[in-house]
This record gives sequence, C-alpha cells and structure tokens, in this order.
Amino acid sequence: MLPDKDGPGVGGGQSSPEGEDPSVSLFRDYLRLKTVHPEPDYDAALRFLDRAAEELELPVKKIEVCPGRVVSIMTWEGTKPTLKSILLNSHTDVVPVYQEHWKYDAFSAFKDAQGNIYGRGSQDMKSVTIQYIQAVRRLKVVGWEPRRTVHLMYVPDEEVGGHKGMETFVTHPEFQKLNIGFALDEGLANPSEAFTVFYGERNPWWITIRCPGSPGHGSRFVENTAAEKLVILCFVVNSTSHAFFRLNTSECFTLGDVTTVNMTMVKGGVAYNVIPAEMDVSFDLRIPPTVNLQVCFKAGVYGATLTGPQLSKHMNQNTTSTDVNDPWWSAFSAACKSMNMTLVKEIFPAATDSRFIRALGIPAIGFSPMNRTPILLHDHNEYLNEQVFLKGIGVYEALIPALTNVPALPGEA
Ligand SMILES: CSCC[C@H](NC=O)C(=O)O
Ligand SMILES: [Zn+2]
Ligand SMILES: [Zn+2]
Repeated sequence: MLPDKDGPGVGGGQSSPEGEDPSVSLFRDYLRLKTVHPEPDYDAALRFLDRAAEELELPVKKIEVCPGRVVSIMTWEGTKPTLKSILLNSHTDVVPVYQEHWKYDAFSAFKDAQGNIYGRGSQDMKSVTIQYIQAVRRLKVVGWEPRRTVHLMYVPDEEVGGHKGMETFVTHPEFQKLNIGFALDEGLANPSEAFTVFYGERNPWWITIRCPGSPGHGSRFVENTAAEKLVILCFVVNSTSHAFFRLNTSECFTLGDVTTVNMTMVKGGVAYNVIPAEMDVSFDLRIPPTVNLQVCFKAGVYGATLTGPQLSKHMNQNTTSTDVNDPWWSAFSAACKSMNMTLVKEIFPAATDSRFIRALGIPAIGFSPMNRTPILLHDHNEYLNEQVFLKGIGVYEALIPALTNVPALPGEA
C-alpha cells in the first residue's frame, strides 16, 4: 500500500520529529548512514533503498559489478516499455570528513533553527537520491503513470573514480538491457537564484610522472638530478595560474572552461645525504572537452616518463546537446521554464559518473536542484536547507513526466 502523501518514510517514519515533512526525515535518515570512504557501509544503503522500493512498490534488481560493489536499480515500467528509458542516477558513497572542523557530527544530520541540514552527502548527493524517490512517490500517489520506463539507479564508488561502479557497470549486459535514452545525474549548488545544469565535464587525468636522475652524495654538485626535473615540473604546474587569471578577467569563463593542473603527491628519496635516482610526482589535471587531448599528450614532460598505474585518464570528450531542437533538452528546459527556473549551462569542473554514460553516446545532464545554496561538496559543514531540498522534489515531480513524455524518436520502437 502506498502512503497517502509523502508517506511515513522508509522504516515507518517513527523517527520523524514533530511537524517535520516526512521527506525531510527520510533525507536525514539517509544522511546518517555511514557510506563514507575508505570503508563505506554499502549494505546499510542497500537495505535502506530496498525498504524504499518496497514502499514504492517497485521491483529492484541488484548487480554485483565487483566484489562488495553492488549497483541497485528500481524500475518503474512505462506504458510504452519498448521506448528508450529515463535514468535517474545517484551514487551512494560520500567523501571523508575532518570532523574537528565541523560544527556538528557530520553523520547526525543536525538541523539548525534556519532549517539547514548538516551532513556529509547533504549536497553530494544524498539529497538527490531522496528527491528522486519522493518525486516518484508523489507521482504514484496521484495515479500518474510514465510512458517511458524510469530507472532509479544507485551506484557505489563514484567518489573514488567509479572503476568498481559505473565504469564497469556500463560494460555489463544488464546495463544494455536498461535501454537508456536519457540520463540525469548530479550537478552542483548555485548560490544565486539560478540553477546550474551541466552538459559535459572536464576530463580528469590522474597521472604519475617518474623523474629519473643522476644519484650521488648529497654534498656534491650533481647535474641532471631527479629533484631538478621535479622542480621544472613545478614550473609547468605554474601554468595553472594562467587559467586562474583568465577566470578572473571579464571574459565569461567558468572553472569548467579552463585547464587546471595541480601537483598533489611527491614520492622519493631515502636519506638527507643521498641524491635519489628517481622521484615520482603525481598530478590532478582537469581538461575541458574543447581542448585537444592529443596535444596534451605531446606537451612533453621534460625528460621525465609517465609511470603506471595511471589511475585515471579519461579520453572521451562527448557532451550532451543543449540545442533548442534537441528533444531531451527541450523537454528538460521547458519543464524548468514552466517552474520559472533560470538555468545556467556549464561544463562540470570535476568528474561524475555521467562521463561513462556520455561516452556511450547517451545524453546526460548533471543537475542537483539546489539554488540559493553555497557550493559545499567535499567541504567542511556541508549542508542543504530543508526548503531548498523540498522544492527540489517538486522539480523532479515535473521533470519526470516531461522526460518520460518525450515522443518516440526516429529509430525507436
Ligand atoms: C578521476 S575520477 C575522480 C572523480 C571525483 N569525483 C568527485 O569528486 C573527482 O575528483 O572529480
Ligand atoms: Zn557526487
Ligand atoms: Zn563528490
């Protein structure tokens, strides 16, 4: 039996503080699960999502893509199930916290007098998971039925690159069976009245460069040392400041439009007085889809060599159409317009699981309905206001019908 309105919430809602919207209580319950790296409690998330699926009366499919790494999918079958489906994707994991820098326990989902709900994942992206679920719940309660099938997918390990999550799952036959036509995934908050939507991402490259050099006694003049090469690489990294400069001019660049390079790890050396024979230096590069990746390869690393394993070097640069004539974008943007929402289109500055979906040629939009909210993902004191959260449910309540009503496209059954 579906509940009357937003339902009692997973687990019966007994924990709902008096007067609190059940959707907010459900969100706070989900924030309390410690799906935090390096050892996320994925079982707790899967149990929580199973209970939600039971309440929604939706079938669940689980696929263990790697040992201990399960993708869970709730499916709301459409009245035209041969048409391509809509994917509502979210990841279940969250990044670690420095608890000493938080005002409240990062896993207590504390709500202050302004209605700000503090918790790791409140923006990234447990809010979106619950908003999808509650939007579906509301649509079911009023008896609405989708034409296209809707899949709510919950994936592990996005925060560590998605290798044991979405990257592997997109190669699985069960993924093909979902027959996805269009996907929604996470975006970022926007401090203004507007909402940001992401139609592409910068390519993340996590690379390690080995700098071999001449060894010797630490008291001598030695030419061509490993450390010397490492220092030259520091100058290369300095080019990041050019990108920063461009960001701060009147030119309309956002972080997603420029390349950034940060040296993030250095390894090498055994003793104060021994010049090491090699040093490894690691970089986090983010390259916009408009930059020729082959040129990046040829840029040269001053006699140093790339060494393995290169943790991530995403090469696909597909972006999603935001052309007025694109049927998915026009459905998405028209629904937002009907709610008087202002949209700002950008390239996502970091990486999400959308990149694996776009790489298959499937259009994907990164969108978390959080306006009037500072960008606090991965930061201390990450929070989301309950009113903003609740409005977001309404946004999906309009977006799901808009997207599932996109008429059959050429080539669709
Ligand atoms: C190289 S994949 C890294 C994925 C990660 N995603 C979220 O923060 C990021 O650092 O962007
Ligand atoms: Zn995220
Ligand atoms: Zn994240």
